[in-house]
Amino acid sequence: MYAAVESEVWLVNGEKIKVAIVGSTGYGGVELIRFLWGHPRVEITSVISASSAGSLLTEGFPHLSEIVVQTLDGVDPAEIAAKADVVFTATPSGVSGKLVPELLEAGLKVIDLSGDFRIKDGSVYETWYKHTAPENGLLEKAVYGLSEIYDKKVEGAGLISNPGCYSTATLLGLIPVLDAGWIDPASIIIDAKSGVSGAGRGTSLMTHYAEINENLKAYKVNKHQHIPEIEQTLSWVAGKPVTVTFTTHLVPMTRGIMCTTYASLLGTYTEGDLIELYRGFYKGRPFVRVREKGIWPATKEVFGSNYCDIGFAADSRTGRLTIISVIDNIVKGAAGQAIQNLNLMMGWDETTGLKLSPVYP
Ligand SMILES: NC(=O)C1=CN([C@@H]2O[C@H](COP(=O)(O)OP(=O)(O)OC[C@H]3O[C@@H](n4cnc5c(N)ncnc54)[C@H](OP(=O)(O)O)[C@@H]3O)[C@@H](O)[C@H]2O)C=CC1
Ligand SMILES: CC(=O)N[C@@H](CCC(=O)OP(=O)(O)O)C(=O)O
Repeated sequence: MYAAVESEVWLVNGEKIKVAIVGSTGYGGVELIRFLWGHPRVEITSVISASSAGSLLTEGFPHLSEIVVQTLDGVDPAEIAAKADVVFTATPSGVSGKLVPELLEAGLKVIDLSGDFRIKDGSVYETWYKHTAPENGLLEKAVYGLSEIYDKKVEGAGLISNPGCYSTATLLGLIPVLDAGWIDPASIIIDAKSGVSGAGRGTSLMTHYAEINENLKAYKVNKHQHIPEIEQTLSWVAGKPVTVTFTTHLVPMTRGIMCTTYASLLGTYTEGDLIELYRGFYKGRPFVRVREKGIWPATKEVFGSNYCDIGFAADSRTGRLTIISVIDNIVKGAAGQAIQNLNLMMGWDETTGLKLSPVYP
């Protein structure tokens, strides 16, 4: 519908923008390629690897043979700037913090998928991530790209810090009810579960098949690096400091995050009230879908898509609210939201290149 109008404008106005991807051999990078291939306003001009420069991306990813024909470029900011206007850094935390300043210096716009620019207070970042923080000016400059909430700040930004996967699911589920003042901010408990692709493509004992198959593990309890990110955003929304209890679990599935969040209600609100509140809050935001009463979302219902689906249960017996929010960690939790942010940054329709239905079953 919008696509016809948009593409006409685009054809009249000029060329596609050129994008480069650092970390193109990782799960986030490969997912960026999958979506950007179908994006009408973007051309991928450089795929970059620190360890495999000079070889073909398709040697490791034969399924992309029709899509990427270039050899992998090395990590050279001046060379990237000569080939591209915008660069996605799908690189580990600690790596992005050092590389992004050089890419900005070279004149590129940057969308960073790591945690390095999400936390505004450098000392808080250093406590949770155990890396040296990027210099404070850049932390201030980076726009926290939770697309549905900070879209106006993302528009025209030069550096976007893409949110964490767990943070995205948790925050989209909690912000409307916290913003409305319907819950006690001191009562928030988040029970979060992720598929193993959330840990990236590298192998480890944690994600080894025999260790995770037919198994369910809690990890980083009270120590997860998304805790300060979630607390920072909830504090902005509440206008006062908010702390949360947050427990992550690894589930034997490839993709998907489910966050089950509990909070005490400050009044008598029905599920109907909550559905009305959330549908109003996310009106016109196509990637957030609010379920009908008594229907809770499942990870399969967003698999491979940029949707965040949300459902509720309000318990009049305990006075507690349960919010269930699901996303695909590599799409809405990483590459999809990064492209949504590119669209917002450029002033395009936020769904451009992202209108894919979930893969089901
Ligand atoms: N997986 C997920 O669900 C999510 C991931 N993220 C974040 O996105 C980022 C990418 O994650 P993901 O793709 O899963 O991770 P992967 O481990 O799958 O990939 C990371 C990539 O970074 C590249 N890399 C490593 N070191 C360097 C370096 N020094 N310079 C340049 N490139 C380097 C590696 O490629 P090569 O050696 O070829 O250069 C690798 O392909 C991380 O910060 C992660 O925390 C965020 C949300 C969700
Ligand atoms: C399953 C799994 O291991 N998931 C990762 C989340 C990845 C992520 O989003 O981490 P950043 O904040 O570094 O971007 C984790 O829990 O650390």
